[in-house]
Amino acid sequence: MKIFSAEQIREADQFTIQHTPISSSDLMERAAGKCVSWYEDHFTPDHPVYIFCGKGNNGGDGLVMARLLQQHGYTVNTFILQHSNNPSKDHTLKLQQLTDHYPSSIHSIGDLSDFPELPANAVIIDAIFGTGMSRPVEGWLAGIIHRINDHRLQHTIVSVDLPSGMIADESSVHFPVIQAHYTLSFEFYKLAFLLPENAMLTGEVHILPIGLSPEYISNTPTRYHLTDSTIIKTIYRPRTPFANKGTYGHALLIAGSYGKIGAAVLSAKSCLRSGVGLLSCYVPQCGYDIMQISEPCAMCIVDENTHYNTHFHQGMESARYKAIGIGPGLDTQTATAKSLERLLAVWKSPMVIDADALNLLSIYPSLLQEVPKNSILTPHPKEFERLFGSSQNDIDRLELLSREAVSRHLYILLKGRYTAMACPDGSIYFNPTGNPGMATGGSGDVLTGILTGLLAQGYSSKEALLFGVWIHGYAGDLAAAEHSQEAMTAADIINGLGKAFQEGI
Ligand SMILES: NC(=O)C1=CN([C@@H]2O[C@H](COP(=O)(O)OP(=O)(O)OC[C@H]3O[C@@H](n4cnc5c(N)ncnc54)[C@H](OP(=O)(O)O)[C@@H]3O)[C@@H](O)[C@H]2O)[C@@H](O)CC1
Ligand SMILES: Nc1ncnc2c1ncn2[C@@H]1O[C@H](COP(=O)(O)OP(=O)(O)O)[C@@H](O)[C@H]1O
Ligand SMILES: [K+]
Repeated sequence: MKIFSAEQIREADQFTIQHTPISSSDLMERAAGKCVSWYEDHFTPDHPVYIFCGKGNNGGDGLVMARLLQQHGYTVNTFILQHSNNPSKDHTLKLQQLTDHYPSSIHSIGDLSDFPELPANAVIIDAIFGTGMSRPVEGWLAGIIHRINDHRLQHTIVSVDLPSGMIADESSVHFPVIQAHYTLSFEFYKLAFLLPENAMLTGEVHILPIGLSPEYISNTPTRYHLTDSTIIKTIYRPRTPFANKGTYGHALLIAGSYGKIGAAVLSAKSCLRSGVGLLSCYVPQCGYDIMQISEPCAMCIVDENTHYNTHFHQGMESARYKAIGIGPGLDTQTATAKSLERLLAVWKSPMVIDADALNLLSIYPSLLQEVPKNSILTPHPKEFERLFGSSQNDIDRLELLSREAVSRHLYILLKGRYTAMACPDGSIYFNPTGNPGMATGGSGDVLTGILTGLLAQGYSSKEALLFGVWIHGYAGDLAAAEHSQEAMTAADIINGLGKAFQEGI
């Protein structure tokens, strides 16, 4: 699914109005009608509805909702915030229609003192500002937003299109923004919904299709995408009937150190469960028995050192692996760094680089220059900051992520609720699968195994990244469904992979 900027969303509205037989007024009726249908599925008429409207088209949506809900038997109080003397054309039209039918339901707010008392069972609808928001809200308007937020614990807040005050495609951090329980957004996710800094503002997001022009949507390029099953279906390649294990590649996982052989085991298991043809694991001596017993399907190569890996570069000039994954539980010993340096000097195909291998790149930044093009780096936010520095806000961090991916010709993901995946062509994909149950030690090691397994099978770096992160999150969702978010472990994600390949594509 494409994620458009506020400007592109306005263009999509205009294009739809010009090229399909619908007027802007009717498009607003349709949008508000979708919100009303959603609302009726969630709230009965026993709850009085308090709708706060701005004077742009977001407010226009609120005015249409006020009329439709009253037609459907709801008690509605509509409050128009007098922040401007220039209401939009459709706002004026919809206000007239509401006035014609329900004049006594309309009130005006020109100051904080006009804010109404809300009955205990009221529901608040926020239709103050939508995609037209271009700067922080200030003065008494900011006071209204804070006042609505003060009601958050007692009253449900439903925002139309965007929580008011939030800017669709910029950072609104530290701005006054409505803290919604639900956001009913038209046609597209907004970039702002995917940023961790806005986690407490949107509540549950529901995307309501309003029939914007498919022609505009498919012909308009955008940098940002949300991965969905349509994209994943185009990537997935079923196994062929005459395949043998050579068809699906030989992967090498370099992982583990004393006390962290579990990380290597988790990566190995998930790599095998992702369809790799053959897997070798390079571990220190202390990992040999553990690995062989835990995962008999993997072969083992053992370092000369007992506690950590020091010589994995040896013989790699002529090695025939289809993919290498390095990092889980690796430790950051100097001898390990030296071996990584020598590996990078001879290994020129894309690798998956995670965890302590990323930490080594941040300790020895010159190594970062040597990472093969099209490799996949998988930092969590802390590892990302160690590698590339800190940022003022999440939009700046996305820019930094993308700049590094483009200039270094790497695929870099930034883990989180919506893992962001930056590609060398400047595009950024967000992954929607996964849940907070995956915030548990070892989840990232499982991802490294999956990505390495997919790369070894011949998926391109971009395909392996989008597909791997999707299936990892999907398996995590299955694990949470079976065990609960609290009780699930990283091992349960691996156990979910079978069903995820069957159902999640
Ligand atoms: N087009 C369509 O067909 C459809 C559009 N739809 C709906 O339209 C919404 C977009 O409407 P929009 O473009 O009118 O912008 P909107 O969010 O109402 O804000 C504009 C108002 O806010 C004001 N304002 C802005 N910043 C401010 C600030 N910091 N502080 C104070 N004021 C500020 C600005 O005033 P000004 O900047 O001119 O002073 C202006 O009055 C979209 O989110 C969706 O809900 C749907 O019905 C589907 C069909
Ligand atoms: N709240 C969440 N929602 C979705 N996915 C999550 C959430 N928390 C963690 N994850 C996923 O779990 C994985 C955690 O990785 P990481 O922090 O590297 O774990 P570890 O280092 O313990 O292996 C990432 O892929 C991340 O996207
Ligand atoms: K709104």
